[in-house]
Amino acid sequence: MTTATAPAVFLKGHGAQNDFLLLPDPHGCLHLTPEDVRRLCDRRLGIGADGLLRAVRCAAAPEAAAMAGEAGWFMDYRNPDGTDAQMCGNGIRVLARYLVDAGHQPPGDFALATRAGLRHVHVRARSLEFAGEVAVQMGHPRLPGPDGIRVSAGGRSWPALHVDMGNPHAVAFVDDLDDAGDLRTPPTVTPVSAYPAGVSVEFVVVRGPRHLAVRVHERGVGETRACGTGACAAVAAALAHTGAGAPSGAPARYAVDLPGGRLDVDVASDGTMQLTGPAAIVARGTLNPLPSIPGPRIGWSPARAR
Ligand SMILES: N[C@@H](CCC[C@H](N)C(=O)O)C(=O)O
Repeated sequence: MTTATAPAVFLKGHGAQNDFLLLPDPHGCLHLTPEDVRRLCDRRLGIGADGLLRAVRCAAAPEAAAMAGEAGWFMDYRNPDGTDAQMCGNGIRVLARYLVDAGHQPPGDFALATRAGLRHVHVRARSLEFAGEVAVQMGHPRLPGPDGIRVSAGGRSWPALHVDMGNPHAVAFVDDLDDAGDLRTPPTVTPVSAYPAGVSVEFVVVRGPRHLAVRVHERGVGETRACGTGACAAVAAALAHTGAGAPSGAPARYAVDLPGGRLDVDVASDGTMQLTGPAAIVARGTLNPLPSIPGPRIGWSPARAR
């Protein structure tokens, strides 16, 4: 490992305004400390993002080597507080968009590796009519989990449902999205022992048949303008809430409105979910040699970067 002597390429993208800093690292040369991630995701000290996606070939990522036969690339997802997470529904769609745009993957269906396992994405080629939605198979939500969960925010408290989408969620149904307050203070989730590694919280209003409105306070981030796993967790909780989630249920599309836009969640008859929505790359640049930003020092081998 060498310390930064040449600029590292970065891209900035978003999915429904859930924004990400994407660092292409095909050969696994970037060694990011939690402090590097905090600085780069800081909206004043760094570039700013709701999360960092390191795009590394599976063969060069020890965590993903076992999936190298089925997927070419691994999403090393980091929260802006420096922690990592198992899965990110918007991040993986942005990563897929990048891989197709950069010519690393042909458009169509392909698999990506995550800490939650393999996920299959579908990226259509761009055309005049098609601006760039990306879909991802999110798998089966897992609901049995800690009982008696309560969420408190904005001076109020609600019972919540645990949903595991690869990463953990606690979903509360509220009368009005404003009931959760400004969410600058993180919601409290009890019992605290239920989530030793933290949990994302969804506040959900049922707008109509197969139509939800959701705010999300993400673990390791704060309130974001959209969350893909959170949208799926909200749909899974709504299905459980109304009893409509029987395994033999007919396939259905749910519209989930978030502050950053709409995400569609298709529920198949076996209960598996597909998440679809916008995914865009908006900028590309180079990081200055990192000692110029006080703090981050990233191990970087320029000769192997692409
Ligand atoms: N924004 C993501 C979720 C990212 C991970 C989350 N902060 C966690 O810690 O689990 C999404 O779109 O799913």
